[in-house]
Amino acid sequence: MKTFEDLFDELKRRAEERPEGSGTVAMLDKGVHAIGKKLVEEAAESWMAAEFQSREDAAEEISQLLYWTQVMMVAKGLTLDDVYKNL
Ligand SMILES: N=c1c2ncn([C@@H]3O[C@H](COP(=O)(O)OP(=O)(O)OP(=O)(O)O)[C@@H](O)[C@H]3O)c2ncn1[C@@H]1O[C@H](COP(=O)(O)O)[C@@H](O)[C@H]1O
Repeated sequence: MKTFEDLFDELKRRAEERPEGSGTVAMLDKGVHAIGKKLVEEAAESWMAAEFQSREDAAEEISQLLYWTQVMMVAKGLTLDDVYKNL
């Protein structure tokens, strides 16, 4: 099973290697404004799923929220330690 750290490593590699067809690369090229809109959208969907849908739906939406959080981190050049030191 993929962990938060595994996904972050994968997304950093996508940003470096820029493989054809990567949705992550396409969104990194669009920039922080576009990524921010997806981040907020998935936050709202996570909230709605948690309040009105199943546990499985909530877990899926939250996984997408984690993905978009990481895309934003990569876009800003933030490391996991940059974030973890604030926890
Ligand atoms: N974990 C994810 C992931 N979670 C969410 N998403 C994106 O977030 C979007 C959210 O889906 P929604 O259902 O909310 O939205 P949608 O209406 O279907 O899609 P949109 O029209 O809004 O884009 C998805 O369409 C994906 O583009 C993800 N995109 C990629 N990954 C993983 O990231 C890695 C790199 O992916 P690529 O860069 O695409 O190779 C791979 O391991 C992928 O599995």
